[in-house]
Amino acid sequence: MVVVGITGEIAAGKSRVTCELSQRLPIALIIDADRLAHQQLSDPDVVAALTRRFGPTILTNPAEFDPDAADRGSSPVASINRHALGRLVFDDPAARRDLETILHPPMKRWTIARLDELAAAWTPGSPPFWVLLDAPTLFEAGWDDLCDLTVAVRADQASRERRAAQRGWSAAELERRDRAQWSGDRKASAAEIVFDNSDLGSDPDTPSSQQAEAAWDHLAQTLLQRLPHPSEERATSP
Ligand SMILES: CC(C)(COP(=O)(O)OP(=O)(O)OC[C@H]1O[C@@H](n2cnc3c(N)ncnc32)[C@H](O)[C@@H]1O)[C@@H](O)C(=O)NCCC(=O)NCCS
Ligand SMILES: Nc1ncnc2c1ncn2[C@@H]1O[C@H](COP(=O)(O)OP(=O)(O)OP(=O)(O)O)[C@@H](O)[C@H]1O
Repeated sequence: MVVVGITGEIAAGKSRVTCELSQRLPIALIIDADRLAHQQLSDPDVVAALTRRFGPTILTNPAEFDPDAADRGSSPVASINRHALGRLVFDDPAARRDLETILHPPMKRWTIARLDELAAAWTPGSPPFWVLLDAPTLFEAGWDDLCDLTVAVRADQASRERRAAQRGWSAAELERRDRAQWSGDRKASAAEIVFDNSDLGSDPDTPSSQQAEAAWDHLAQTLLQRLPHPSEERATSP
């Protein structure tokens, strides 16, 4: 099993690159840290801890929140309003740290358990498989210690702004979230492989989609060349 951490700035195209790689590597599984965070946000203990810290304005239906529901083993009816929580944490480093203190440990535990499960399922002699860990804050959260290889996906500012706009984010919203993360340069210097995923199309004779496909092919080949010898396959953790 080879675990590849895929990180980069917002809207650099991490998820797209992860998906393209998964189609080019023989066997690849994706762990998406953003999705993992969203799943945690519906855990009753997490809902209770976040509401204690941030107050009921982060809930979709504050009136129905029962703070003792988790203790009784039932699910709180209320759920987290991600937009409201995002408004509180992206401008406030202390609030963000508190959110991460609540969310990151269960996210990392889940990931380690999943990696152990996958490593245990692999039998010597069978083809190697890849786990692509798509995590925007891979280095900031210290998840790179789970990875055999790290890739920083980069894209120029114009590409990122265009993509963010398609998501309904202004350049100011993009900048606000950017400030909550390491810069693209810092991520690139920490990663073993840097991949430029800017919008293409400068060559008038080649459609941009063909250029992008070729770039993704090349990245997959680079990863395949890094495949460890079978004897170096990672062992299941004790
Ligand atoms: C704050 C939350 C509720 C906002 O939800 P929302 O739906 O608006 O955004 P979404 O989750 O889709 O994230 C969009 C992007 O924001 C950036 N981002 C999210 N969390 C963080 C964070 N803690 N620090 C820096 N950037 C972050 C990432 O680049 C991410 O791709 C949510 O992002 C969250 O729970 N974050 C904490 C978990 C976390 O650290 N996730 C990053 C994965 S390692
Ligand atoms: N090389 C590319 N050419 C054109 N469009 C691209 C390219 N890479 C990604 N995109 C598009 O840009 C948008 C943002 O990409 P993606 O969601 O993969 O970014 P991300 O880095 O995972 O973002 P976030 O950190 O905010 O979750 C998507 O619509 C995606 O399809």
